[in-house]
Amino acid sequence: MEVALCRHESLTTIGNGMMRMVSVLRLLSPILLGPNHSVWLSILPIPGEPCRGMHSSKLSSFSALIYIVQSFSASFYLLFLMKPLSKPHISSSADRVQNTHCVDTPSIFLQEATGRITQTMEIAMVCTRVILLILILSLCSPYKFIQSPMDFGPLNLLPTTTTASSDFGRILFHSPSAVLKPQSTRDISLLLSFLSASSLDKVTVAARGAGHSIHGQAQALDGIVVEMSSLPSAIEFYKGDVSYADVSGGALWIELLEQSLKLGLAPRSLTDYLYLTIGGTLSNAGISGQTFKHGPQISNVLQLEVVTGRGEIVTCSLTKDEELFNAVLGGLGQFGIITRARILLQEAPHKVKWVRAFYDDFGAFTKDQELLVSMPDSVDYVEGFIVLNERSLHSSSIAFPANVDFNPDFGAMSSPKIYYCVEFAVHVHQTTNTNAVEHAVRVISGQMSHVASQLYSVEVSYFDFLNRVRMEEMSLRSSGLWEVHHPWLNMFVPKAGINGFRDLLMDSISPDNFEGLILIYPLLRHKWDTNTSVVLPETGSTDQAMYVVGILRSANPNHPVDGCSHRCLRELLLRHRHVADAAAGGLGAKQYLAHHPTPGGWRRHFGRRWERFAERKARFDPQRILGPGQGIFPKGSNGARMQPS
Ligand SMILES: Cc1cc2nc3c(=O)[nH]c(=O)nc-3n(C[C@H](O)[C@H](O)[C@H](O)COP(=O)(O)OP(=O)(O)OC[C@H]3O[C@@H](n4cnc5c(N)ncnc54)[C@H](O)[C@@H]3O)c2cc1C
Repeated sequence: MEVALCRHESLTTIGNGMMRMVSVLRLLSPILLGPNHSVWLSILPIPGEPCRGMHSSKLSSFSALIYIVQSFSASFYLLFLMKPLSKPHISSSADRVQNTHCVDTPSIFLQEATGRITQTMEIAMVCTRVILLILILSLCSPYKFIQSPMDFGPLNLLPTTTTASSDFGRILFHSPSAVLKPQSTRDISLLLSFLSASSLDKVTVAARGAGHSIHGQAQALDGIVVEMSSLPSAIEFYKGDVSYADVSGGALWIELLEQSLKLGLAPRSLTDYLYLTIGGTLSNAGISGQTFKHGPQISNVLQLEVVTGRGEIVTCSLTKDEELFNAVLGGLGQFGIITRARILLQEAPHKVKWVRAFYDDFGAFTKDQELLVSMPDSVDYVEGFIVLNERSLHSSSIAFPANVDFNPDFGAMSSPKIYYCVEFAVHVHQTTNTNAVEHAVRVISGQMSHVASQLYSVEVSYFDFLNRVRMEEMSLRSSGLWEVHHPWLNMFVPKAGINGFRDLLMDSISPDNFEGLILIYPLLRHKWDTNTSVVLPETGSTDQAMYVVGILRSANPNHPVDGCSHRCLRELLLRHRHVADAAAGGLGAKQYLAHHPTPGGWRRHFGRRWERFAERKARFDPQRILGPGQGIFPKGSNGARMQPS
């Protein structure tokens, strides 16, 4: 295994490309050189040799350089030596006799040994050699090294792709050296075992789920990206008092939902958008309108199968290897790669009653949201968003199939007026009496303080409700607005700071030209396990509620009037940074799906939890191989963080 993996690591250097050529030359040398080929073999380096001898040392640039030079000279020397091979075809018998004393004319040996090779056979041999030479040269071309997949032993590392170096944010594009498409957990274990044992300082590994990160979190500059979607996606279900599904870390939540609905089940806690992977959201938290009731997705996992940074395959839970289980949940991909997860399921409702109410007052808006999350027995989902302009009113209605007759005055550019929308949902089970649901919604909304008559409700299938963002995606895709820059900022804000945060936010945006959505909704602290790696705001108060605010901005570089160039993108990112820093400093807010350009920023982000996080890293990924895209534990030059140019 060691040799095979040595070859994998070699993909990152040209010297190792040369190894490929040398391997081919060694392999073909008996045909090219005849019986005394072994003389020439001795001058060729042995492929894989530098790795074998480098357990504790490293593939330093110097040794790589020596190796390249050695390989080049040896290979070319060998190719030049082939010239005399054609001699016998044109030489006289006398020449041949003379040449028998010459040690560097191997085909003479060949001819003498065989003696009876006919002229036709010799021509055939020459042709074969020419073909083989062409083959060798084509294998040696740099183009070939970059373009062709390279199969080295048990793992098949592939050349990088544009997908592996990009994400939804379209802000950073860090190219890895190679991509692994694992066919099993063992493939990932093999890779990480080797890398951690070899102490190769520069090779890092990032698991890539659906690549819906914003700031290159699933990228690995010059490292290896593991495409989690390649893992077999079979889902196993258990239906009982406690129902659950065992699912691959690379599977999408939509796949799990579709399969479980066939059994009348569904995950208890989902994200708004379902084309995200199980491992990707569990590495963050996974939140949505159900979080106030069931907690984030990381609170709804019974067991994980993880490959640690050391390459160990561990099945962990709250009762077995608890430290690893807690570390990985919300662990930003730093401690291990989630290959399987056991996700809690509940009985799926048949439909939902989906309600939206509009507000012109922020205080009334948040008060009603807090009222709704205090009624978990009656309410199943609570979210909300800011209505900044006509466009945001229109785009938020794409998936909501009611005839919304809300035409507010958005004011002038100098004195804009903004509005808010609360949305909540009540599950409708097949056995539920429809009148009872109508009654429940009336009772709930009767306690709310929205703008008079601005409450709308619709009944939709449970699947359509959960998959609502897909409709928005399709609409954005059709107008070319999906694959644009996404300078997003998500913050957890303590309840006491939410008014201050709103002011800070409104000072930093112009409502009239904001493209995108600003989500605001409350979460309840006691639904979060503080032993996991997730970071929440620290407050001295006993307030259970805190808010998540998602500034989900789109910046279209191709817009004919407001096209957002690199400069504009940089400015938006700086503005978000200012909001994030001010909110963290003054209001005790913390970023969700955080991005910090320096390790110091990450330390401040973790606050008093930093030590535990760093200890977990030292324990489960001591070589700092995993999750380089987060920039928390940089190693060598690979850890350098780049800002968009
Ligand atoms: C349109 C859209 C809607 C979204 N809606 C929500 C939402 O409602 N709620 C919410 O909470 N989030 C939401 N997100 C954010 C989303 O949860 C995160 O970006 C998440 O990381 C995306 O998952 P992914 O599979 O794309 O992960 P990736 O972007 O591929 O990876 C994210 C991080 O997790 C690591 N990682 C990936 N897979 C694994 C694994 N198997 N094991 C260990 N580490 C791994 C990566 O290395 C990286 O550090 C949304 C994002 C988008 C683009």
